[in-house]
Amino acid sequence: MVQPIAPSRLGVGAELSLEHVSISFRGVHALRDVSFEVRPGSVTALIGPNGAGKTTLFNCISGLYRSGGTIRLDGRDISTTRSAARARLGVARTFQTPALVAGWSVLANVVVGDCARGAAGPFASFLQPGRENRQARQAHEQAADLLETFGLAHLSETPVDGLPHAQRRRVEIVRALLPSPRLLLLDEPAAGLGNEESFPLFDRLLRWAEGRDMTVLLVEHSMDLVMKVAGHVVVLDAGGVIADGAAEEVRQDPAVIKAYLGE
Ligand SMILES: Nc1ncnc2c1ncn2[C@@H]1O[C@H](COP(=O)(O)OP(=O)(O)OP(=O)(O)O)[C@@H](O)[C@H]1O
Repeated sequence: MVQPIAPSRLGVGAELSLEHVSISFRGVHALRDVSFEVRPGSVTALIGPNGAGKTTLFNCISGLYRSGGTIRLDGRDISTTRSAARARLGVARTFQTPALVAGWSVLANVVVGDCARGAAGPFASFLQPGRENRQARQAHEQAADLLETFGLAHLSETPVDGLPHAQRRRVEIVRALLPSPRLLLLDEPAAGLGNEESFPLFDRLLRWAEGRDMTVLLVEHSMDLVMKVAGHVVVLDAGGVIADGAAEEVRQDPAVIKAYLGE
C-alpha cells in the first residue's frame, strides 16, 4: 500500500512534503524515515495507534522539534525555519488539549492568534506609525467575524476557564484560523466530542475553508470523522508510515488492521 515517491518528484506541486523525517528521544525512534505529501486544498488525516508518532510529527512540522530529513511548504524547504517564522509562512496548529490562556476572554484568546501575522518585525511601527493599531483593529474585527461564524459570538467576553470542552475546542480552532493559515494542523479536534458536535464543527470549518486555499492535516482517532472529511489518509505505526492512500483503501489495508487490532 505504501508507494514510495521518487525523490526527484518529492515536493513538486504539494502543499506539504515530508522527506525522510526522523527524530529520536534518548534512543527511542519516535519517527523513522517518514515521507509523504499533502495536496494543496485537501483534507488529509494522519492516523495510527497510540504512541505511533502523530503528535511528534505535528511538532516537527510546526517547528517545535527539529527533525532529520526535509520538510517543505509549497516547495520551500522549512526544515531549519523557526516555529514563529513557520507560523508567519502560514502554518497554524491546535493541540490535543486546547491550549488557552486562563483568565482571558474568548475574544482575547482568539486575537492572540494574530501574532502569527506580525511579519514586519519591531521596526514596522517606527517606519509606519499607526500600523500596529490598524492591525490590532483588523484582528479584532476578523476575530469577531470568526466567532460569529463558529457560533461563539455570544461568549466573546466570557473567560475561557469555565467553558465546556466542546467550546474550548472551538475557540482554539478559531484562533488557529485567524491568520488565514495555508496549512492547518489539527491535533485530535474531535477528542471528547461526539459526532453530533464534531460533524457540525467540521461542516463549518470546511465551508469557511472553501475558496481560501487552506490545506488541512488532521490527527484523529474518530474514524467516523476521518471517513467523513478526509480524502487521503496516512497511517503511522511505531514511527513509520505503513499506509498512504485513499480513505476507503486504507481502511481495508491488512497492515493497518493489524496495527490497530494486533495479529
Ligand atoms: N519530548 C519527548 N521526549 C521523549 N519521548 C517522546 C517525546 N515526545 C514523544 N515521545 C515519544 O515518541 C513516541 C510517539 O509519541 P506521540 O505522542 O507522537 O504519539 P501519538 O501517535 O501522538 O500518540 P497518541 O495517539 O497517544 O497521542 C512515544 O513513544 C513517546 O513517548
